[in-house]
Amino acid sequence: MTIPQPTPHTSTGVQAADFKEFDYVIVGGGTAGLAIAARLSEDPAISVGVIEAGLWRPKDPKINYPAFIGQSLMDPDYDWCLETVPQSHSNGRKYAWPRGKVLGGSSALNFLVWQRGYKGEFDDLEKLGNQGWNWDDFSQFSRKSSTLHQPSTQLQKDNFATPDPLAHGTSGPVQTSYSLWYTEAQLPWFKAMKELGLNNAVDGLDGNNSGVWASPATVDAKNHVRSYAASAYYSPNAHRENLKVITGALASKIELGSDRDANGELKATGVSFDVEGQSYTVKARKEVILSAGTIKSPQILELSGIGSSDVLSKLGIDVKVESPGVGENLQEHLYCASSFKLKPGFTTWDKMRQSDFAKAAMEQYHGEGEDRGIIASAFSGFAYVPLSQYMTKEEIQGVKDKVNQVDWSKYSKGIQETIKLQLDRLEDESCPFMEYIFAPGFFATASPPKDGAEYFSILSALMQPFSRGTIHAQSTNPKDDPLIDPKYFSVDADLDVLAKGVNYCDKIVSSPSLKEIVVERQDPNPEVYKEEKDFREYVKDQSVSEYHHLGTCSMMPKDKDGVVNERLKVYGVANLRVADASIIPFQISSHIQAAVYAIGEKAAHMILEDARRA
Ligand SMILES: Cc1cc2nc3c(=O)[nH]c(=O)nc-3n(C[C@H](O)[C@H](O)[C@H](O)COP(=O)(O)OP(=O)(O)OC[C@H]3O[C@@H](n4cnc5c(N)ncnc54)[C@H](O)[C@@H]3O)c2cc1C
Repeated sequence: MTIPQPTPHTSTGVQAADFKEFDYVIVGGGTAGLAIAARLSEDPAISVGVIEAGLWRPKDPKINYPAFIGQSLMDPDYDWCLETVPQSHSNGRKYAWPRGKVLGGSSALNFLVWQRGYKGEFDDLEKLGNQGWNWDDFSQFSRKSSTLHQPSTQLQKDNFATPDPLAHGTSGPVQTSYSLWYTEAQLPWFKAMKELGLNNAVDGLDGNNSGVWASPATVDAKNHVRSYAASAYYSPNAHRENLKVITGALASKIELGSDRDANGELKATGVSFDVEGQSYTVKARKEVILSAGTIKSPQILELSGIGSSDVLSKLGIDVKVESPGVGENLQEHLYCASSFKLKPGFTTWDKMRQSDFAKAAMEQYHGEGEDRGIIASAFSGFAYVPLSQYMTKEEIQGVKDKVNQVDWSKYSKGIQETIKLQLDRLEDESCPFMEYIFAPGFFATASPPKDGAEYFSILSALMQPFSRGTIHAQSTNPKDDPLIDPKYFSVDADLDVLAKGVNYCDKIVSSPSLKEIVVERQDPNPEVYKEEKDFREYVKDQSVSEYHHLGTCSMMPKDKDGVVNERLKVYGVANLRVADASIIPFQISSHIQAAVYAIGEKAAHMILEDARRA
């Protein structure tokens, strides 16, 4: 299909020479960063400067059109195009780690899924020592960030779009809605999951996400385009005199003064950044907020002298604040796709490979009326299950045993506590360990789809990984990417949980409702992948990042090697906060953008509250 051409690069018009001093300087104009910038600049007396490495692309179809998800991945015009080091437990494979390098950050590239997770996971934040962080608090900020467009058609309701209005925001900037287009194969999938004993969770966003349900997406129902940080939080406020966003600017380090206050803390005075090879420094009168994401926030801290002396001394960086947790505790959801060929007569996203169909779909999308067809559609079928859905008691005990056999004494006190909290989740039947995404098309990675065939895929995703990895700077040059080592499957129990979860897809597809519409499993190839040990190999070779990296600037008490406290303040620096996905100390059973927007909203709230108290 011919993709309409993107508009030329667009900057916000702010020049480096004019970007000199603000009350608050935010590093990273992404998901959390723009939410904070918009909220702080609601007060015209507060000035806010945002430094963003990518460009502003407000009318770009690759970002805006829902069905074009994935088309900007690993394209340097949009993406940092990162990858992991070879993963020894995945047969030495490197994993691609796309990450938004554009105004709006990863919210401009993501797959639009809008979910929140299980309430017990948010209450665990408080159990870890982060006072004031729990489900009630989180859901309040999540509602503040978003507005749900209620489903209006019978087709939506038939496809399980039955939200509880009280669970959703009604006046927040991020617009969410349910798909208006569904493949005919989705309903049989829902039914099959119910045949296997799963409940229909009426609205998976109310904190009880176990079961099968339809998810909304970040698609603005008014104009059928992606709603993301740049369109929701920046564009409507771009006219504000007190908000300046500089694009194409790479932040290199946080400038720290040399004096310590009565608490022994340093003060951030500003941020150095680079535009087209020229270096500049912007001053921060009040605070610096680091929102560069899970990969770049720890790197920038390290380049500024905040981190573990072991890491910094190898790079020849002076240690200004010893903070051993920086870049540690990295966690990621991994998923593996299984694709099933459908009997003739179904319409799925696969049809978009046929030029006549794609042309007609584009005409419908650009037409008038509420339903803009397949191009306006997004993922909507989800099931979240506890381990008992597909593992016996003995097998679950095996998971516990394997986790307990790891020598956790090598890890920080905080990481040890997060592992304990995760082990407790095994006892909680309401806490999902596996996510099944219904994908209306071919998504497997091992072989290409066959011409003219229609498929659906089940993406099985590991929700509560026990493996912990690291991200650290590997040179003093801010242009060099940090070294990403998620140490996937270093805890073998993760491989068991995911491999058995993928294997369970056969059971799903053998349920009466699906059995009659499926021709065959294409991937994992049934000739090769038959037994449990085969599925372990499939997972090692074909698992993919779900792009939900977090944990590298974990919010935990200082004596647990946290990097920030519950006010998101960096230990050892009086006026520096981190607010992005990196502060979340453990995985949640969800896609995480809603959590990150809520972090942005809460960070702005706390910054203003602290300023009033000062
Ligand atoms: C491909 C993909 C698909 C995903 N799908 C979903 C989904 O469907 N649903 C969901 O809930 N979540 C999804 N996620 C995850 C979610 O989008 C991210 O977790 C979230 O957006 C991260 O927000 P953040 O604020 O932490 O970082 P980001 O939004 O990535 O923002 C960081 C910003 O900082 C900028 N930056 C970094 N370093 C510098 C520097 N040195 N100088 C200046 N600027 C810098 C970056 O360019 C970026 O704009 C997906 C993510 C990806 C990448």
